[in-house]
Amino acid sequence: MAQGAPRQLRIGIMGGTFDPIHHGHLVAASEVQHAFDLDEVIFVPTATQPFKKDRRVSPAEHRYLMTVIATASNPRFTVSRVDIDRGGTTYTIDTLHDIAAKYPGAALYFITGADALAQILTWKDNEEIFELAQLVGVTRPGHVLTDMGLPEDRVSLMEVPAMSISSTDCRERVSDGGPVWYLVPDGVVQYIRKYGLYRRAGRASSTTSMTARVAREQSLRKENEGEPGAH
Ligand SMILES: Nc1ncnc2c1ncn2[C@@H]1O[C@H](COP(=O)(O)OP(=O)(O)OP(=O)(O)O)[C@@H](O)[C@H]1O
Ligand SMILES: O=C(O)c1ccc[n+]([C@@H]2O[C@H](COP(=O)([O-])O)[C@@H](O)[C@H]2O)c1
Repeated sequence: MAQGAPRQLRIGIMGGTFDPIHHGHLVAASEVQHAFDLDEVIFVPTATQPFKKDRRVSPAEHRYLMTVIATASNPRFTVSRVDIDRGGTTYTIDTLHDIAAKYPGAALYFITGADALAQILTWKDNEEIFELAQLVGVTRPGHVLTDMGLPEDRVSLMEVPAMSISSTDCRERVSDGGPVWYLVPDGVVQYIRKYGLYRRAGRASSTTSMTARVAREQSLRKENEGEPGAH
């Protein structure tokens, strides 16, 4: 029996600073994967995002590892180092060229939130971006999702469950000693804690202050028992 032509591979690409990756990113990618029947969604952490050059951004390796941790349990999710390894300013046109070279003949779907989509006409070589990939813009609380001024046949808009989460808010919460549980995956909460990311200088994490307190109490106890305490 004659076999039909093999189905064209469909690859989703979710570029982001991911400082840190949160459930807004993951829900957006999962919804688009399902709706477009994507074989894979590749998360691509940036090196230097062109519009975030004057911001303090965590080292790329931390952002990469948090992205790996957050996506590890989903068999359709992978993480690419193309932007980090190319280094310098991350332009999406370069990301698309690199991914296209790795998946010749695949249909590419670049996933963006409404905020990023609204800026896309200011991105480098944006006309070529639309040639290389279908753009999938997803809803994001606080932003209007529109394809006005964009090539209709190359942009799809999609409503996804509203996740009022931003990396900025996650960083501020950690810096203020607040929780990020359930805003980011558990492994990412633990990674942030382990490496002391986003902590305001001078603010010890609760683990550190607890350890210091226990050490102080042990030292006092030893002194009371006549042993020289460790200082
Ligand atoms: N809550 C969300 N819902 C839908 N899309 C989102 C959400 N958060 C981020 N995105 C999209 O994910 C991509 C990467 O976003 P990014 O890593 O900059 O996160 P961010 O939360 O916007 O970060 P920051 O607050 O540091 O600017 C962008 O296309 C962005 O629009
Ligand atoms: O190519 C550009 O000119 C360009 C300008 C701004 C943002 N981008 C890309 O948009 C994606 C989302 O960026 P961000 O900062 O919202 O995480 C990420 O992959 C960036 O490299 C790309």
